[in-house]
Amino acid sequence: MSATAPHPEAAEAAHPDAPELVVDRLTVRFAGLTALDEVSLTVAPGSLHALIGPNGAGKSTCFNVLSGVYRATSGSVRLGGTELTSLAPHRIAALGMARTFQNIALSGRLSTADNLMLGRHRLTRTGFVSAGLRLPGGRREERRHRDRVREIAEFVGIEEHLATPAGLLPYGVQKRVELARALCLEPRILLLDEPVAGMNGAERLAMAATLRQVRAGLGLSLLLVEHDMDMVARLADEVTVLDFGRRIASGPPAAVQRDPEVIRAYLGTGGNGERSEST
Ligand SMILES: Nc1ncnc2c1ncn2[C@@H]1O[C@H](COP(=O)(O)OP(=O)(O)OP(=O)(O)O)[C@@H](O)[C@H]1O
Repeated sequence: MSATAPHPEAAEAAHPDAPELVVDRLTVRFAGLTALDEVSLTVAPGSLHALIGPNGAGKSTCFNVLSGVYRATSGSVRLGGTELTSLAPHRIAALGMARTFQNIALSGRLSTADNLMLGRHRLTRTGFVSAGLRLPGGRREERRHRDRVREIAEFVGIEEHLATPAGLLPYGVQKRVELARALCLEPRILLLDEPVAGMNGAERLAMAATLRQVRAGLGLSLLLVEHDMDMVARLADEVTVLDFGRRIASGPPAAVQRDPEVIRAYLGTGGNGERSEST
């Protein structure tokens, strides 16, 4: 595969702790089906890497292995040198990997602020129980976390919604709350599963601007699954294309979009990766 040189802007902004993520010959089999077949990719520190491919290509399976939800059949995933394939999801999160989901997974009845506080749970020392019991150490710690939640909400542009139950917010804002909640984990690498799915044109552009800001301002590495090729071309330094579990191309977006195998894989999908019934 091609070497993943960080985007110049990314290299400048890369967080000193941003680790390299190296996926090496990752294979996942479900009974008779090979969902991932020796897939390799590298997310360079501080870069934005997009994982694309038609329906059923193996993108979600890859995310699920990276975040510890699925077990790999073979191959390895290393984050800054630490092997992740045998670790449980909470251990992987503790190493600084956060993710968002394709379908919104917020607590609709809780306020935005409380949803974000749940995102900080892993970082609490005394735990919110002692805060609830009004112990002084717990109260101080809770205040510190609430301040950080406000900062992250401002960064993502949702501070005016902090007191609102998340379920009452428009869809596009809920996607931002999800992003903010993942950032509340203070990750070093962020996995985003279709961050603009279901958004209108203006919301997509606004989210693209926010993601650029997240990368530049926080110096994180980002790996995103995305169907919207415009979004990928606009944002990604490097793209990996999967089809039927195999990596069929990788490289900068412009080169990947011209790749004959990629064009062939996307034919019959209307260009958006959605395979029709007959394909
Ligand atoms: N838990 C599972 N058990 C059995 N098969 C699975 C499981 N998860 C995924 N698969 C199969 O693995 C293949 C890859 O699926 P996956 O969801 O990873 O693709 P995808 O690229 O994310 O697709 P989409 O764009 O539709 O989300 C598919 O054939 C799918 O049916």
